[in-house]
Amino acid sequence: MAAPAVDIRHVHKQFPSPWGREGVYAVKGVSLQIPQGSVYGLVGPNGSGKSTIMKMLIGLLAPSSGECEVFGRSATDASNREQIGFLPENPYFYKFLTGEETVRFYGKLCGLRGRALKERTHELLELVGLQDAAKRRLGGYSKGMLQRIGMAQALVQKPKLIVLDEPTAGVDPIGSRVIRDIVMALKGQGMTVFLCSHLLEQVQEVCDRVGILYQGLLIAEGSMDDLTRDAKREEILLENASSDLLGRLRRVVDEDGEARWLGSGHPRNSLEDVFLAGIRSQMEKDREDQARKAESGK
Ligand SMILES: Nc1ncnc2c1ncn2[C@@H]1O[C@H](COP(=O)(O)OP(=O)(O)OP(=O)(O)O)[C@@H](O)[C@H]1O
Repeated sequence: MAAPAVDIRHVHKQFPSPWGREGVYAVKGVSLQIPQGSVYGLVGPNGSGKSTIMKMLIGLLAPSSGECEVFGRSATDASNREQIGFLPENPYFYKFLTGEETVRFYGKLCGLRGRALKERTHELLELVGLQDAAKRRLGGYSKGMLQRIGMAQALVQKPKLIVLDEPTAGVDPIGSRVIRDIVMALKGQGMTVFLCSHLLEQVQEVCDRVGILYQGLLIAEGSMDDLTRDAKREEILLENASSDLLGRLRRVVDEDGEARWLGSGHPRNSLEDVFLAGIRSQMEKDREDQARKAESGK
């Protein structure tokens, strides 16, 4: 079996405090593994240690104790850098550069030149859906567009692991969905993705495994299926069920004596689905109106 992309073993991180006071204990004995090619989500309240773990993985911070390995090598080993892409929580970009210039800039920093640089820039702008905005300055980009440029910069050197600290923070549901689609596309290309987010529904949708942090402790960890399955309950989903059929089913359950009928009803769509469907149909209508106007103006 291939070595895990990330192997964190019994990691502690304490930040020293000035004036001899006790430091901040940000990470307390965390162990977790991320299989290659999977998407791992780290969730937890503010200040639970998510960013600290990410920074240790990319070698920005050293653990106080324990091991942090990426593709079998210590995370502090500088030779790892090429294999890891990172999108920080609050990325800073030069506002006067265009999207294209920004990606080219980071490409150059990673040693790309000439045709390879041009092709990679084009490829990345396409991947993050910013081809049409490539010539616009970042000063005029929305938060969602900036996050997507951040992802492009993190991917420029074709890393095997990408670490995303709150990739959808402050981004609207449509922008979040675009970012989610990019994460799924990266997974499809065999890349390992490590992300943290406060948007639990999204984490549930894209991640294969998840870790829950609380005050530096990993309080739950495992595959999404295992963690979210309610093994005590069964769910039956029917289509076109008449009230007569439901009545008969209910009587069968009541006669069983062991099982309990907890309820039936119509499944609900998520608010996000309703929101996206509404916006999409409005956008479609606007597009049709514009096309009609353009047609009549001819
Ligand atoms: N450089 C630092 N020096 C001192 N304390 C720090 C430092 N970086 C983080 N901390 C502390 O470590 C703890 C964990 O912080 P961290 O940023 O890792 O949490 P987080 O889960 O990413 O939070 P958020 O969801 O708000 O981004 C916090 O108490 C924070 O104040």
